[in-house]
Amino acid sequence: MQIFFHCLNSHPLRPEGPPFLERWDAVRLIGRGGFGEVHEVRTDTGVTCAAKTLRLPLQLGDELPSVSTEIHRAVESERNLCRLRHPNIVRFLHIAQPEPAAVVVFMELLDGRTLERFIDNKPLDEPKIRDFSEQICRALLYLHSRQPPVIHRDINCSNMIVRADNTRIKLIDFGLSIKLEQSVSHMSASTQSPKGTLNFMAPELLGAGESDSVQYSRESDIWAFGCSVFQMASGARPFANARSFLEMAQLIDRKGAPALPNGRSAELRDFYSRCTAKDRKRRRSAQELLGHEFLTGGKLKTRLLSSLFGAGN
Ligand SMILES: Nc1ncnc2c1ncn2[C@@H]1O[C@H](COP(=O)(O)OP(=O)(O)OP(=O)(O)O)[C@@H](O)[C@H]1O
Repeated sequence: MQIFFHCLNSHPLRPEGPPFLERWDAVRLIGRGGFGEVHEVRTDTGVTCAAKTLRLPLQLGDELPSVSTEIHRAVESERNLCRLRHPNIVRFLHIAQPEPAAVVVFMELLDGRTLERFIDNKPLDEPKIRDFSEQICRALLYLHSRQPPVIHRDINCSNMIVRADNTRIKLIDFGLSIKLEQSVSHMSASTQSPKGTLNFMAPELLGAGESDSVQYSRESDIWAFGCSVFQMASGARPFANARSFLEMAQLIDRKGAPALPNGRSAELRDFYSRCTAKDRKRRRSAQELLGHEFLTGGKLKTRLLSSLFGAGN
């Protein structure tokens, strides 16, 4: 079995501490992303979990010790992720920095597939959209009402995993790569262009000029969630043909978020429009969305039907 990383752990093992003493071994490769790969790993304390390795791109002229310090600072500021406990959020176990420009995020190992693959270019039916939307809204409410609020920064259908039984959905990934890359690009004095999944980026992020620092917010998470609702309802990513920030910004400026396909209910259309208001101040919060009739009405209907016809008995 391949030795994956070796990291001398200075803390004795604590319930909240790292899931290893010194090392962990890769059991299998789960998948590759833009910045690295995710493995199933087994640690020297017998824990089986998922480990996402992020390798940060270094620029010519970067000084390794300063880069390492910047990354360390960014990692420290993200440690609060390990305190999150929610049924619709992957459990983060530990974040390590085994090499100056490499970070490993240890997480609960999930059995399932991404929402992107679950959708597989085919629209979902409305009860399923309702069910998944409600679960994601609950996760967002939990994150956004923490002190300080936790902003996901990279909500999209590839960053949600549908459990193998197709009932539970969980948010993964938390834009950590965005935060880490920003810390490095800030070092190399390159421009602070927004990072993340282009099709799901809120208009205020696309509009940020070179001198503005990019502000991810609760509202930009809600816009991205609205884009995921679009993908569930249509089968395709929004703005599927857009190739650049400028093109996206122009499209949204002219027409706003793309219309849902015909045949979708008025409640779903209204719900989607509340998530994707161009003006971020007019977007609904996760709390408000949970009270929207698209989510609450469906439940009433189901309850009414089961009381009339005894469904589920
Ligand atoms: N905790 C986990 N348990 C099981 N599988 C996971 C877990 N986290 C991620 N994965 C899977 O690993 C694969 C690669 O994930 P990764 O986040 O690297 O991809 P990505 O979203 O394309 O990456 P990036 O956002 O860095 O560009 C995906 O198929 C994802 O579903």
